[in-house]
Amino acid sequence: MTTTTQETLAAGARDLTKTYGQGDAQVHALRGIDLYLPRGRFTAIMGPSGSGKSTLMHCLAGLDQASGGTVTVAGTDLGSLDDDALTIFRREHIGFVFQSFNLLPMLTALENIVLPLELGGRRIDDAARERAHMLADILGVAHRLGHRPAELSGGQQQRVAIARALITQPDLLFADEPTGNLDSTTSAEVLHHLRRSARELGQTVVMVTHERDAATYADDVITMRDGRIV
Ligand SMILES: Nc1ncnc2c1ncn2[C@@H]1O[C@H](COP(=O)(O)OP(=O)(O)OP(=O)(O)O)[C@@H](O)[C@H]1O
Repeated sequence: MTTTTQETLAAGARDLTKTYGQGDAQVHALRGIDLYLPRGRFTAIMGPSGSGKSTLMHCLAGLDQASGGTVTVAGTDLGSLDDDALTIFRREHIGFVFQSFNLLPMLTALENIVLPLELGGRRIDDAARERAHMLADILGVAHRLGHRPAELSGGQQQRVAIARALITQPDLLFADEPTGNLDSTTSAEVLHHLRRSARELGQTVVMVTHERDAATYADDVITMRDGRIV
């Protein structure tokens, strides 16, 4: 791989395989995936249930260990890291957004957004607060920062969750069915804001979705079937 490719590549996988179970119970969830995720692009992973979308995302994010092949994120081969190093790497380089927003109910939106910095042992200084406000602005929740999650709509909660995932400036943002709990109007808002994160912040976003409409917001769509990219 050339240096130029490394610089423009947020993450990649080579001949990635994942097998669950043994003998008759063996499932080949990934059967040799080659994937290149350029920086600053919004990629959707689609495919029928059981095609391997979640497994691929978990392997790319270092949440699950592949059976074979390599995953590289921001120039680091995840296979070269032990468990502790992988945990730290994930915290510093990867952001997650889930279907259920997972905000802490007793904290305000702003406190939720800066929480990953505190958990990472970083001081909440003016620069951090400024970034939190900038993200809230881009995600359209700047006017709700003093409110607790219960006082926000589902779409607002998900946009706060996206801001929280972006506060550490991760190399990769993974969104796992981010609109699964939202109605179509609110989904469209969230997807619009995910796309803005890619366009305006140069954020690399990878979204797993069942919904064809959701995938139309992405720059690239990867379709999986039976453990392969088709
Ligand atoms: N922990 C596990 N143990 C055994 N088999 C598993 C495990 N996790 C996933 N699988 C199997 O691996 C295959 C791929 O599963 P995966 O969850 O990646 O698919 P998916 O495309 O994300 O599906 P869905 O859209 O339903 O979430 C499926 O056959 C699934 O049953």
